[in-house]
Amino acid sequence: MATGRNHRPATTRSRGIPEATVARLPLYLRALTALSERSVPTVSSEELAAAAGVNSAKLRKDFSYLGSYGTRGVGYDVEYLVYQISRELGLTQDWPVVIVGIGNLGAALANYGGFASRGFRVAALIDADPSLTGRLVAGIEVQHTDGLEQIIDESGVSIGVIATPAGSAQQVCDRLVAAGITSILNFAPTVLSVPDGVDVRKVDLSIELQILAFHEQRKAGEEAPEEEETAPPAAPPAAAVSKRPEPGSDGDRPAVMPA
Ligand SMILES: NC(=O)c1ccc[n+]([C@@H]2O[C@H](COP(=O)([O-])OP(=O)(O)OC[C@H]3O[C@@H](n4cnc5c(N)ncnc54)[C@H](O)[C@@H]3O)[C@@H](O)[C@H]2O)c1
Repeated sequence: MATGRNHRPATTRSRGIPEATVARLPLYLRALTALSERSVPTVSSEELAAAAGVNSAKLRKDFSYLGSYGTRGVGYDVEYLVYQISRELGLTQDWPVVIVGIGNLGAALANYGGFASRGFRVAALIDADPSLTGRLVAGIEVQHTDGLEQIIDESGVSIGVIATPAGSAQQVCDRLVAAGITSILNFAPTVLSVPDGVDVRKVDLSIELQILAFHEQRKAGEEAPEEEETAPPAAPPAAAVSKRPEPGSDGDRPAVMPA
């Protein structure tokens, strides 16, 4: 039996829960919250797995890391699981968030009500454009980047969201880290380098679209009538070709979607 260290899944620093399990916890939580809103008291692992889009054996394994095994014939207690997963994800406390770069995306994020309802309170909005300073976005005053360190210090923020053009993202990241931020959500299409102890999550909708384009292309290939197989190969769809700019270039546009 393979018990060597190399076969162990990557785990979180705190309680040895595999990272892959942590990544699925928000999916379970979203499905459970929907059940809770419909006042559903219990749910079977199969039902919950289907609602979360996860294999049920994987779900049971994931929940075993939380010490939650459900009751045979009854299933899992929805409210208790919501509490357990929220606690595990650190959502039973308020997480103040700073958004840097209040353009189209930053303003949309600031206005998104779903953050606050999940415990992420937008505590500060920062932008380098002086014409935005003092402007109200989602009821919060935009502040200038000159005061970034002081704003972070005073607002007790622990999570930074970067929504600046790619060319500014590393510099913004460096300042956030120097100011004490240890978790960054990066929307800019560039790879950030950070010191040990700082977690970066990257969101890139264009990558998701490229993956969908890949599947669409495969589906089209599977459905194509036989005679088409002899036709000359078509030019690859635009989304399959990486147009992503090199980090440091002026590219602040995702490969597929206009920024
Ligand atoms: N991840 C995704 O799926 C996704 C989707 C859309 C856009 N984006 C990216 O998000 C970023 C923002 O897009 P947008 O459409 O909102 O752009 P935008 O031009 O509307 O907004 C960018 C804002 O950043 C500010 N800014 C520039 N340099 C700064 C700095 N050093 N410090 C603080 N603020 C600074 C600008 O003043 C501007 O207000 C871009 O990098 C874009 O490519 C990502």
